[in-house]
Amino acid sequence: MDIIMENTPEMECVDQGEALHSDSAYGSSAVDTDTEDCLTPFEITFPYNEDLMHKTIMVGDSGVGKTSLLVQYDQGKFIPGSFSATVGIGFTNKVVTVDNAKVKLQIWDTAGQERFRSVTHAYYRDAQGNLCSIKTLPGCVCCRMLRTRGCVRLSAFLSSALLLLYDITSKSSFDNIRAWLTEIHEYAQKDVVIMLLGNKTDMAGERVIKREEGEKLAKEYGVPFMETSAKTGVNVELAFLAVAKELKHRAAQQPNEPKFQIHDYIASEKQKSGCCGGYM
Ligand SMILES: Nc1nc2c(ncn2[C@@H]2O[C@H](COP(=O)(O)OP(=O)(O)OP(=O)(O)O)[C@@H](O)[C@H]2O)c(=O)[nH]1
Repeated sequence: MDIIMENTPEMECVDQGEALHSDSAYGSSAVDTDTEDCLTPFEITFPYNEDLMHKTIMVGDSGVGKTSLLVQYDQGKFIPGSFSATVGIGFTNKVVTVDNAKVKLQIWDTAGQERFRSVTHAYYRDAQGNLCSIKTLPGCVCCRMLRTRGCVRLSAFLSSALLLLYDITSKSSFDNIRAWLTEIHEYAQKDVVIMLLGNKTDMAGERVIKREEGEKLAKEYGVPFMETSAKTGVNVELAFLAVAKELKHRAAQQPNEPKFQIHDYIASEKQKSGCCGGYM
């Protein structure tokens, strides 16, 4: 990855004339040259760069099923009671095809136990650095991976994700979601894609958190929501696909391309499958 080392004052925010040259690899783009501020996200257009690695972190209380969900997604299997509590942190690389583009997810399984929390915090913070090697300026970045010149706002392409899980049979894991969200807002980058997942839907007889409660909480925080089962695989693939689509759309913008609406996407996929549970 390229690292831009220089920090010349004129690079701070945007030298608009430099922002996108017609001789750049991807041609010119409509840029408001009167704007003094950084380019706002999506004022420029750029293709998706398949070299990007999107960090996706699984968080939630111990025992909600983070490891099981990842294993189900990665290997398509569930081994009941097979996992001891995760110690520390580990990752799995996955490639998801979205609109013919390869979206690379690096999915981190974290330990839900309180005593490992400081480790998890460090990974929230690190998530943004993984996308491209950047020279950060106040509120802006310069990034050659996007093949643009000049700076764009950080939020234009800093796309990483957090999957926040609770267990529908555990009230405490649900009650702790607010604390998790507070923590996420404190430690994670602002534009992280967050999805709330109510896991273990196969355990219907032991359910203590209604689907509607999950939906309501997700709505309150403006995050997409679905219910999953790491055991049966229900919605597991869809959860990661929806995240990959959102990440891709945040990291690239084609002319005339409508903004991807993750909530609508989840709802429509839900309708298609005619399945049960729990989308916003
Ligand atoms: N029935 C059922 N059991 C599940 C499901 N997901 C996980 N489990 C079980 O719940 C227990 C905890 O699952 P883990 O995947 O280890 O949970 P975790 O969130 O990774 O836990 P920590 O590593 O401690 O943070 C295990 O016994 C799993 O087999 C599910 O969807 N359905």
